[in-house]
Amino acid sequence: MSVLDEIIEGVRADLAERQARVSLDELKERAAKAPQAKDGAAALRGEGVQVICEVKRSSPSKGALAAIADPAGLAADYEAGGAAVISVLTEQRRFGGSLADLEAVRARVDIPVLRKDFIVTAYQLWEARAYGADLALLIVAALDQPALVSLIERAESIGLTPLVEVHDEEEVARAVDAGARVIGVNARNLKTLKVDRSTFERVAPEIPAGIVKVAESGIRGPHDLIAYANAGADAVLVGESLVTGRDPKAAVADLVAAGAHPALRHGRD
Ligand SMILES: O=C(O)c1ccccc1NCC(=O)[C@H](O)[C@H](O)COP(=O)(O)O
Repeated sequence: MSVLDEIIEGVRADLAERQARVSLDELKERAAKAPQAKDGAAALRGEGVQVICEVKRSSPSKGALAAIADPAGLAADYEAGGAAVISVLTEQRRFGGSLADLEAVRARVDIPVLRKDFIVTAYQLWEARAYGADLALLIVAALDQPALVSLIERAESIGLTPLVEVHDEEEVARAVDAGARVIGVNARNLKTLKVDRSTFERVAPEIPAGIVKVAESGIRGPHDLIAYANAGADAVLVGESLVTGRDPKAAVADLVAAGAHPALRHGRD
């Protein structure tokens, strides 16, 4: 069984418990009372390279990263540093996250919030909206094509912007066929968990103009952002280096300043 399969097995078990406690109708009622969804795609299309900052306690590849007792406080620091979007990992078993983290972050920041999880059912999209998310991650490798198409449509219909994650050229074709407007290329191989930053420059040219291109994983600082920008990234998604650093607000500000450099504007659509 692959790491992704193992993660999804746990996600499905936790999901079954939540579904037994909270009906879909209850979730929909809660979603109706949530703040109106913000336009996640527009936030990522801003001038320069946008920075998505992640609340990430632990990971399958690295184990414990940071305790993060106050996820909303961390998100507020990210926002003050200039983040365009906050990513909240809500998977519990491997990443130490929760829907409570998502709710707390949503209540504190004004910028769009991404639910980063292993979404395999529409119920999880309703959860995302009910707890205040504006975007939701859909991982192509975790979904067959009919499920991917259906989840993208459902996400859009309830106001969520799907960030559709790919790892290779074949998955880009699937994401585009399914109607993705925002595609994230994750440099972390889900079989080996190794990060290969060259993945983005290999795969991104397959993404048609007009679709927002996000480079995910392995960004240690401004030099990695600049490399991804030169390969065509509109945005980068950063987790580990921010949660393990000493000053997340300053680290985000450094990334944002690098992303705003006029020299990076050439060659991006
Ligand atoms: O981070 C992991 O080990 C991991 C393993 C298996 C599936 C997903 C995983 N991470 C999720 C992410 O995509 C990253 O948290 C995100 O791109 C940020 O990456 P980084 O800046 O390298 O923490």
